[in-house]
Amino acid sequence: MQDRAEFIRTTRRWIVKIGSALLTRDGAGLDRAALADWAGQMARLRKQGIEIVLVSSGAVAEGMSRMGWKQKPKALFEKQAAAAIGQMSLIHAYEVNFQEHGYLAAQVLLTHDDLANRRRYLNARNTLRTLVELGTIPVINENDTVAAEEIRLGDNDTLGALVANLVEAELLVILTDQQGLYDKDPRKFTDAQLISSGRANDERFLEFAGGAGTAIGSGGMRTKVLAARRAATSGCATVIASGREANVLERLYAGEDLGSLLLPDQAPLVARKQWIASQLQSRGQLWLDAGAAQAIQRTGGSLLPVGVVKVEGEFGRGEVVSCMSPEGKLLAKGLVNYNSDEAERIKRKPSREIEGILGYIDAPELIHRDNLVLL
Ligand SMILES: Nc1ncnc2c1ncn2[C@@H]1O[C@H](COP(=O)(O)OP(=O)(O)O)[C@@H](O)[C@H]1O
Ligand SMILES: N[C@@H](CCC(=O)OP(=O)(O)O)C(=O)O
Repeated sequence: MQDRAEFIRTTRRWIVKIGSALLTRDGAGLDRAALADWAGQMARLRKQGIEIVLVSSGAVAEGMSRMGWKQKPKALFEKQAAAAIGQMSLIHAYEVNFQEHGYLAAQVLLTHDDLANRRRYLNARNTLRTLVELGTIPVINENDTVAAEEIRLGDNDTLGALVANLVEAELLVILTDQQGLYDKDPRKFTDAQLISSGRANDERFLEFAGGAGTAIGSGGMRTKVLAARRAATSGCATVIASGREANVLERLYAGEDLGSLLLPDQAPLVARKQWIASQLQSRGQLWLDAGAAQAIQRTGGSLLPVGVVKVEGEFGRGEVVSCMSPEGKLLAKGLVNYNSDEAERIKRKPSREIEGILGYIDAPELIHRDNLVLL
């Protein structure tokens, strides 16, 4: 494997994600001194030519602390209210601190829909790229105040990875309250061993990773490992490291062996496929027979109607659907050429019969291989 310092030198655009538990001292309110310190480090990296996009959590936790709430509220509307209150102090603190180093902060609040709708996705990408080119430091969070429960991303590890895909970053740095990924939860096991580096797609890492360590954090290590996998689809590496380690970002830049470095082991997907892969929700499911599953997995073929045995959900033409194996495993996602009613009518049928059944033919495939992403 390439030497760490050598690899870091090839990176030019970083996403830095700071977690709630770390930023708010487990919910005790914003750690302003630490925040000022990270802002200083990011500004110094920016001066050295590293483009930084920050994904910061902490709105709900800080809102709770400002309201004097001791526990995370159960009701969504209360969490949303807390986010609206906390986001103010969060963004104010970043603005003041970045300005001290001569940088403008730019607030960007995203929802799942902004990334799921292709037009809005492209818009968000252009805006973020422009903000970076203008020399500002974008500060991103989920738009918690408007995101309904069922479409919330919920944890910012996922958001960090989606943003890494969006702006084609080379490195996603996830700062948290542990030194990195251990082979078991270090809060529970004193003999846990730190993983210094590995492949983002190593199956063992998901087994190692447990849930959040505090009531304030969401997702725990599991969402961080999944984020590393997601970031890897656009060729982006991930470092999970402790935000409490002195000068952690600058030391990472110097190539120091801190935290866990999870490297992509696949060629980056082309931009369109990346967008398909980044869809967290799909409109429906196509259940494949064994032959079709093999055709898309082994030979990289398109999905033909003849290989589909069951159609679930309601979807329109051009929407994202999931392809399931006969055993119920999610194999791929893709943009479908026919809507759900049409797919229902042409399933199990050879493509030459499509026109006779529907009265027209758009394409012989249900999903063309250019629009199909294996997972
Ligand atoms: N294998 C593991 N290695 C390290 N931390 C783990 C592991 N499994 C679970 N965790 C927990 O994940 C927590 C960090 O995630 P989380 O609480 O969501 O923080 P954040 O707010 O930074 O995203 C740690 O405090 C730790 O208790
Ligand atoms: N958007 C939420 C962050 C969600 C969250 O807690 O994320 P994480 O940093 O993964 O624990 C907030 O700002 O409170």
